[in-house]
Amino acid sequence: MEEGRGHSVIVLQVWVFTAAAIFVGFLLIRKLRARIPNRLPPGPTPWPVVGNLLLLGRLPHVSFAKLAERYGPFMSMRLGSIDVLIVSSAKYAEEVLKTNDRVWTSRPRLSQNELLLYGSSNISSSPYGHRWRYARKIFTLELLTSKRLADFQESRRMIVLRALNAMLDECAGGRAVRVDLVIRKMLMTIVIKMLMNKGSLSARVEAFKDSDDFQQTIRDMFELLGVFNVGDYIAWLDRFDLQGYKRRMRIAAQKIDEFLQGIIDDHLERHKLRKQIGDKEEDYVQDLVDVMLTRPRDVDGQSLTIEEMKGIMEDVIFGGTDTSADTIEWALSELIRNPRVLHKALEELDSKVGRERLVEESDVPNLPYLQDVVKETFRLHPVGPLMIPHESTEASTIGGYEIPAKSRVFVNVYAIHRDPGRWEKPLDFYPERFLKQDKDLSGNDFDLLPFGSGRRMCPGKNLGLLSVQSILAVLLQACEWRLPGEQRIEDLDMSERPGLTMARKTSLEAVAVRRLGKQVIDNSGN
Ligand code: HEM
Repeated sequence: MEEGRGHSVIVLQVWVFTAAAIFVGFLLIRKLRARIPNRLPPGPTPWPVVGNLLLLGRLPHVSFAKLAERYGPFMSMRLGSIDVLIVSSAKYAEEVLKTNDRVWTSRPRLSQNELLLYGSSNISSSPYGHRWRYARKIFTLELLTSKRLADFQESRRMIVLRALNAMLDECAGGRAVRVDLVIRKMLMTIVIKMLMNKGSLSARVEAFKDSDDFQQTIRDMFELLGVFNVGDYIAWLDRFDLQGYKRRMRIAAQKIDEFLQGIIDDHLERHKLRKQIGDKEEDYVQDLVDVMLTRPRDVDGQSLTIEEMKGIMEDVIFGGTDTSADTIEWALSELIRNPRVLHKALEELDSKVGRERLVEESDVPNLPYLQDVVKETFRLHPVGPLMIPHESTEASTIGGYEIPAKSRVFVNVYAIHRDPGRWEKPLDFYPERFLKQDKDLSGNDFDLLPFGSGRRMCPGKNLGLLSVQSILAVLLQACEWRLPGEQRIEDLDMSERPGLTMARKTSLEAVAVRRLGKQVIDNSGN
């Protein structure tokens, strides 16, 4: 009996001890877990092999924005075998692009960068390192300087005037034009002029530049630069090229290379001829290719390789055309849909510039309402809705999460620009909001980032902004815009199509009716 009771006491003691040990262990683990941050932020559970790839819809920025409503403004996803982070708030954008800017300055390896952009030899896709720093320095300090932008001001004006006159002639009699084609052609002519000021010596280059094949190649390049190639996320599928993207990339790359090489050969030939005849051409405005080819080696012996030069020419062509063209098309669409805003913009133009002369680039600083219309367009329709993906060069901690090196981040500018916590009635097109909330576009306000922020911020911002504001001003002042046939403004489709830049799904078609006298426009060319 005594022995039995002794046994029960021992069993009880073991139970109590075990329970106490489990309890203490639980408390310890809880405490430890509180101290050790989670490795990655929350996100949808990935499937084997594909991860969360199937959650990406036609417009990845919209899919990410919807998922962020559930998982929060800092979310992780697995695309194939790659962990990606999605930032959907100004607070986390600041953490990545400012607080941890040094860590998040690289770019991931993607097939389009390898195949279309000379193995990432251009600025926008180059990984972080001394070649990127070098090329970017030349781009900002020697190529796109304020002086050079001023040198090409007259050329820009003539190109815009010519396109405006052609469009007005085409619309005479009430015919509608595809506004996107008009603006794209205008901007392409401007950037080609900056690369090839004297035109080409080679008939082949000239013919290709003006051909439909060139337009098609450029359109293909834009589409291909923006695609999600499955092989970049599921490595073993890469060799099968299931979507056929890589095959198309190789074809487009070969055509564009012939064109760019043609421009370079042309310049070299011209420089040789000039040397032979000892021509100084003092009044000649050097184009960007002249500057790259004739700049002396740096003191440390560095210079741009031919591949890097061609990469930079691609940066100018792709950065300088669709980004601005899409923004202008969105702005015009919003203004047609919002007669109140259009009326105010026209009132400003009439009172500050009048109707006796065509508006000029130098008028833009005196047109604050027009500037706010452009800001509001960038807010609702950022043409780089996910910017360009950044990659981390080392491990970092963001929001308490430990993010390993070589992680990829998409900053969802589209979601940030529509965040109801930051913007009142975020879906309304209301430029007056900037009277209350002053925002600049230099990457200091993290709720408005159309050009990005930090070390990778767009180096073509000044040219982009100048083009958008001045061309929009001309199109508004010189033309009254009408929708064709019976189309009502409520019927204007404002949906987006996928691609490198976020363009309208359906092109804006409209009739441009003269608002200024023919004489006024013609005299502007003198
Ligand atoms: C409305 C006009 C434009 C918009 C909205 C725009 C927007 C952007 C955005 C969002 C980025 C990515 C920033 C990042 O990843 O952090 C970018 C990068 C870049 N843009 Fe633009 N851009 C415009 C015009 C231009 C122009 C005119 C050029 C050149 C002529 C240009 C050249 C570049 C280059 C080279 C980069 C890559 C920078 C780097 O990776 O270091 N952009 N742009």
